[in-house]
Amino acid sequence: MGVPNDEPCLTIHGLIRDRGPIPGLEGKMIRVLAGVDFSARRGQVTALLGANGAGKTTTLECAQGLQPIDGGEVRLLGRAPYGAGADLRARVGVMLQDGGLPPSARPMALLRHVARMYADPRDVDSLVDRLGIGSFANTGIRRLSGGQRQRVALAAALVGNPEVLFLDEPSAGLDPQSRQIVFDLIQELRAENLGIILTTHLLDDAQKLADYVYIIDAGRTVARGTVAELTARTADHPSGRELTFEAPPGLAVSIPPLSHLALTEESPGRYALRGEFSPADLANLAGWWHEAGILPDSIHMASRTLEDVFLELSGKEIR
Ligand SMILES: Nc1ncnc2c1ncn2[C@@H]1O[C@H](COP(=O)(O)OP(=O)(O)OP(=O)(O)O)[C@@H](O)[C@H]1O
Repeated sequence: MGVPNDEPCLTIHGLIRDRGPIPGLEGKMIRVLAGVDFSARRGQVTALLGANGAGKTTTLECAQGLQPIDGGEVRLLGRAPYGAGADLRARVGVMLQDGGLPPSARPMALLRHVARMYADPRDVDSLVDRLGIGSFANTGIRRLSGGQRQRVALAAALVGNPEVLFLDEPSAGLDPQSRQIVFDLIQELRAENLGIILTTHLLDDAQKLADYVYIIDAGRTVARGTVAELTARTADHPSGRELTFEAPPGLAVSIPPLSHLALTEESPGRYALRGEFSPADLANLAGWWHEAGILPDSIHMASRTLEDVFLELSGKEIR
């Protein structure tokens, strides 16, 4: 039995969750989630973003059936997850931020043990190989670095061959090589039609990986859309584009034909040009590079980033 492929693998409507009684608040209850809407499809990465305390963890725990709900509706693979049996849990993989791994276990033995609990597990050796775990497969988990533990936690979440995968800050603590391995694997899993739900504070990760993004604030969904939709210029946000490029440091930052745009060297060798661009401006910029014999190491042009949108929606103050 399964959910048809075009049905969302997770839907959340108007989710309400109260916690308490809180001793510091005269034993009152607090409404942690006051109307979260969220939906994730197979073959997509759906990101859930929010500032500290916005309600991401609570939303995910309700979605995974780890907490009951006080209102609204949650369906995971077509079922209410709270109180659902082991058969639903077996179809869902969860990678927690702190790994949640037993410190005295060794990765290989742990993964083999977990694999034996599932009817149709993934091949442990190829997962170990794919995630570069081999060199520390027999080292106790308490002796592993944070990044090594992250990779073991991802392998443990995948070994049961889940249909839905929850990833909480999957690239936290990873060096650039490991981050790339994990990102590539996430893309492969998406191509295998898993529904992937990603929470992260790294908006760059979300921008790179997510097909669809939900932003929650103070326990409510405040924005949703593809990265392109969320960052598009709108009547409310007519802000100009930004072009960044990397080139040798210390270049003159005044280019007469581009004087209506602000060109700054933001850090040595990293330049930003902001304002209302016309195609002619790009031609003039390329002409300047040509005359100065500059071949930029990178060029990037974008309208608003996900980070800009996030800060607009959830405010700039720290929670
Ligand atoms: N068991 C609880 N009792 C009281 N308050 C709680 C409880 N669990 C969560 N909260 C409160 O609910 C709010 C949402 O918490 P939650 O952990 O879901 O946020 P989050 O978005 O995951 O935050 P972070 O990014 O910091 O992990 C916070 O204000 C938190 O203090």
